[in-house]
Amino acid sequence: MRRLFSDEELAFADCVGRVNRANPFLPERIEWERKALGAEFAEAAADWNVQSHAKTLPNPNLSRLLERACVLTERIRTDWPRNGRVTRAEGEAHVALVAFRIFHAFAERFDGLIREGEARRARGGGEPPGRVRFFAEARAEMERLLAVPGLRLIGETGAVEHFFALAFQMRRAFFHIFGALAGGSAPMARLRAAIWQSIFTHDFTRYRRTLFSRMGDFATLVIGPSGTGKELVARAIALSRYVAFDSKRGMFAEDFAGAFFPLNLSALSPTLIESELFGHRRGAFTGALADRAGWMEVCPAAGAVFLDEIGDVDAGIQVKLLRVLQARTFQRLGDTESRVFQGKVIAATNRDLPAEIRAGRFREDFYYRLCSDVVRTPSLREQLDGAGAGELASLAEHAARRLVGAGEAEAFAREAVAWMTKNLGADYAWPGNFRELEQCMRNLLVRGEYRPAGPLAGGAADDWNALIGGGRLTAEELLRRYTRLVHAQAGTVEETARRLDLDRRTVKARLG
Ligand SMILES: Nc1ncnc2c1ncn2[C@@H]1O[C@H](COP(=O)(O)OP(=O)(O)OP(=O)(O)O)[C@@H](O)[C@H]1O
Repeated sequence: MRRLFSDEELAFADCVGRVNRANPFLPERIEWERKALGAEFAEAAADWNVQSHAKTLPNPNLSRLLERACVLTERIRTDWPRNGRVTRAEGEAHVALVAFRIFHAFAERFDGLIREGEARRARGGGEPPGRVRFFAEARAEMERLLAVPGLRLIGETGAVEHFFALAFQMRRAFFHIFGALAGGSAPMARLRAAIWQSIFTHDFTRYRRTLFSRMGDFATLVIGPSGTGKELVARAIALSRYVAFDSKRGMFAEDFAGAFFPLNLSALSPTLIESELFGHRRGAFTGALADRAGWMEVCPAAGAVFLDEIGDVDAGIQVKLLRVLQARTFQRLGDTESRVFQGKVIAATNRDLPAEIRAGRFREDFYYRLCSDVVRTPSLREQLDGAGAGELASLAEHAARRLVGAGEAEAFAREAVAWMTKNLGADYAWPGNFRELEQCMRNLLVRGEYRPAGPLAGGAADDWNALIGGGRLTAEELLRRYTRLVHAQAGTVEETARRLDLDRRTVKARLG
C-alpha cells in the first residue's frame, strides 16, 4: 500500500491531535505545540495559557501550526487514494489536522457569537440568539476536506453538527475562563486548568464520545475563601456547557448566554429559597399571589443553577436538593406534581463542609452528592506568594480597567501599587482577597488612601483609635470600618455576620 503520510508528517499530525485534545491551561499543551513545531517553536509565546486573555493574541505558534495543517490537509486530500485504502493511523491523522484547521479558521466567528451572547445578556436576556450563518460554510469546508473514499466520519449522522457544537463550546470555555479570571500566578493557572477539567473532564476523547451530554449529572462544588471569585468560576462553567447545534433550524438548540441561574442561599429565608429554586403554587404562602416557576424549572438542559453559600442552607432544603441531585425531581411549594430538573448544579461555599458535617449542620449524603467535582479558588495571598513582583500590578490593572477604563488603567494601577507597597507592605495578607483589592483601588481613586480594617504593622490601630477618639467618623463610615475590622479577624462573611448580628447581605455591602 502506498504511504500517504511521511513519518514526519504522521508525527506532526499526532502532536496536532494531542494539541486538540489537551487541556489548554496545563503545561502539556505547550509541550505538544513545541514538539509539533520543533525548531520553529517561538519560546516567547510559550506561556500564553497563563497570561490574561488580552495579551495572548496573536500567537505565532498557533499561526504556524495552522499554516502547516492547511498545506498538509490540501496535499493529503489531493493524494488520497481512490480505492480508499489508507491505514487507520493515516485516517485519524487527516481528521485531527482538519479538526485543528476548521476550529481555528472559524474561531473568530465563534468569538463573534459569544460577544453577541454577552451583549444579549447585558440587555437583560430574552432575545433569541438567531441563526448561525457560517455553519453552512464550515460544513462545506469539512465536507471538502473529509469526504474522501473510505473515511466514514462525514457520512455519520450529526457528526458535523457535533463537531461544530464542540468547537463553539471550547471557544466559550476559553473566553470565559480567560476573560473573567485575572491573574498569571501558578495557583491561578491551576485554577483555570481545573475549570477546564470541570467542563471537559480530563479525557477529551471520552467527553467527545459520550460525556458531553452527561455532565449535568455531576454537580460541581467550588470552595475557597471569600472574595476569591467563586461566582466567576461558577459562571464560567455554566456558560461553557455543551449546546447541541440544530442544523435544520440553523441555530444552537439553546442560548448559552441565558444559562446561568444564581441564587445566594444565605441572603434569603427558607421559604423564599424554596420558592426561588422550586417555584410555588398560588397561595402556598402569604404573598404567593400567582403560580410561579423557580430556577430549577426554568433552567434548560444546557444551563446551570448556582447555589451560592451552600453551607448556610438549612436541613429541610438540603433534603430537597439531595433529591434533585439523585432523582432530578422536585415539586413547586404547595404542589404535588413532580417536575424534572434538566440542568446542572454548581454550588459554592467558604465554609469547611466536613467540619459542618461533624457539627451536625450539614448532611453527609448531600455532601457526597455535591463533591464529585471540587474546584478550589486560591486566596490572593497564595497567588502573590511565589509570583513575581508584577503579579499585584497586573491584578491591580485588571481591577483598574473596570474602575477607570482601559485608557487610564495602567497609570492608575501603577500609582495604586506604589501606594500599597509603601503603606501596606509587600507582605500584606489581603484577608478580603480580590474583593478587598477592588475596594482598596476604589478608595485610592476617590480618597487617595486606603485603611484596611485588620491589624497592620506600623500603627494602623493607633490611627483607628485616633479616628474614633477624634469623633471624625460618620455613623455609616464607622460601621463600614468596624465591619471590615471584624471581617479581617473573622475571616468569612458568615462569621462576621454572626458576630455583628447582621445579615450577610448587609455585611457584604459594607465590605464593598
Ligand atoms: N481572579 C479574579 N479575577 C478577576 N476578578 C476577580 C477575581 N477573583 C475575584 N474577583 C472579583 O472579586 C469580587 C468577588 O468575587 P466573587 O463574588 O466571585 O467571590 P466569592 O468567592 O464568590 O465570594 P463570597 O464567598 O464572599 O461570595 C468580584 O467583584 C469579582 O469580580
